[in-house]
Amino acid sequence: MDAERAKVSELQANHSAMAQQLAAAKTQELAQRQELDNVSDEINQLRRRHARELEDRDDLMRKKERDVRELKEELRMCQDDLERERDTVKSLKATLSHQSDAHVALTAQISAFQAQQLALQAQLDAGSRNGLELTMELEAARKRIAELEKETREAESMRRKLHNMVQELKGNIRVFCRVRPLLPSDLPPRAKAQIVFPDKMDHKEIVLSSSSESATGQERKDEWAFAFDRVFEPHSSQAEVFEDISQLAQSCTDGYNVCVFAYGQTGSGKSFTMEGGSTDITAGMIPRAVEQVFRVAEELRSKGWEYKMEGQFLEIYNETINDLLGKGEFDKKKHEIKHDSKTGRTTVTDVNVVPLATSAQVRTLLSLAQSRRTVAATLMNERSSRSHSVFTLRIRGENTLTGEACEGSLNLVDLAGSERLEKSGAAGDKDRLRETQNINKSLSALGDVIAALGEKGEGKNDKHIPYRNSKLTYLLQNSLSGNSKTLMVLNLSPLANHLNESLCSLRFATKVNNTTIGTAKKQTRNAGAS
Ligand SMILES: Nc1ncnc2c1ncn2[C@@H]1O[C@H](COP(=O)(O)OP(=O)(O)OP(=O)(O)O)[C@@H](O)[C@H]1O
Repeated sequence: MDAERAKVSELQANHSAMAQQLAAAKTQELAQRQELDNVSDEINQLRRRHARELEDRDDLMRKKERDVRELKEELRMCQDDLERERDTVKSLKATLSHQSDAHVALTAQISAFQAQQLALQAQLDAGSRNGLELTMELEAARKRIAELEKETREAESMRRKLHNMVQELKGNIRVFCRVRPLLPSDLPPRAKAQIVFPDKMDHKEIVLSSSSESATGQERKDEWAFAFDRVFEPHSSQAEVFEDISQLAQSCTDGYNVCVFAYGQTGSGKSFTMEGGSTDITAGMIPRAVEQVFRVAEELRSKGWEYKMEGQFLEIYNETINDLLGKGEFDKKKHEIKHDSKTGRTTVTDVNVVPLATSAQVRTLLSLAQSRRTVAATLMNERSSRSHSVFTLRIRGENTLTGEACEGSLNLVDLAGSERLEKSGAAGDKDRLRETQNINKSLSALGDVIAALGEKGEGKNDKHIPYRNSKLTYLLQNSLSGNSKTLMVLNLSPLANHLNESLCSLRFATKVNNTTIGTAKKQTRNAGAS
């Protein structure tokens, strides 16, 4: 029993130990369970975190893939850019190589310029050393120029005085005689007159002759010799005739009044002499004189002279004045001649006075006058032969340096045909008779005025000058008297059947040629007649 009790006790002891162990094991199990829960929580958490991380990584992966795609696109674009840049670089390289060639050339040029600059600098240095000397020399030269300019002005005044003296010594009235050449229209049956020019040195003589049979059958030879300031043979050119007139034309820029008349019978060459043809060679005295005046005025500009010119062109037909530059009908308007005794200026009422700046303008003006005359000529035959035309160029000059002033005029007159009454065939025609009487009246008035001026010049100071006897002389009153210079160009026909007319003209011209205006005496031989 005891053994049993001991056994029961032992069993109880075991049981209690085992119960304790069980409780301990339970506690341990609880703790382990707790721990297991904790671990599984932790695992869950880890799982969740892992899943999140996986998601994040997938996102990242996708993003990376997108980035890769974008980068690839960028790379392609960059490659394209690169290709383009390569091309650019290639062309830039070519340009560069070209530029570098140019650069080399420029560098060489720059070096050359630098060398030049150095040389110039050296010269400049040398020059500036001489600068002071040069400034002094320049100052001296300036003074000399001023002196020379003064001397030139004085010389110009002296030239004017001497020019006038020469003109006076040559005579204030001069006569030239010009025989026109035979024209194809003159050829047979018209015979050539016997005209010779014996003075081959000075060209001052002309001799006309004619042979006829007397009633007794004897041959009779008549000879008429005349001398003038200059005789021009038929072959003389317009330029040769002008050579002797040019000095005279120049006088008007010095303040003188100049008159040039063309006198002679119809068809003797007056218009050819005064107006001439349309070419430079055939241009007559009017365009040449005007050009000369403009040329001289231009030359005198450097000596301080400023000139103003104006022109008028009149026609005197049957003692009536017409304006060749006007617009109205001929012979309708009444024009009056006015003389201003204070200024010595002559004006004609209601006529066009055109300011002239160039000689070309004068040519236009002449052709305008010519066309007006041509129109009028259709109304009345040969009007230009039966009227006087007077071209006037007025010149006013002022010297801005010396304060001098002068005023002159150049009158170029184409006179009406001088044929006698019976020759003109006018006797039976009333209008023609009136025309011829008027022409004769004005031409003889011109002769009388010139003769009276001559007598006055020879001391008869109270001599009356009959300017008012014709429109022509009244118009030219101020240009014929006093400080004026007159030239008459006597035009002659070379034809035998014009001999008597030629002799009349030569006698008229001789009367003019023997005249002296003012104090100067002419240095020509006396003209003779048969
Ligand atoms: N020196 C010359 N050389 C060449 N031809 C000339 C010369 N002189 C005149 N003539 C010619 O003679 C002709 C008559 O000349 P012009 O008309 O000049 O005479 P005119 O005296 O003016 O006559 P009108 O009184 O009828 O006007 C014209 O054909 C002209 O061309």
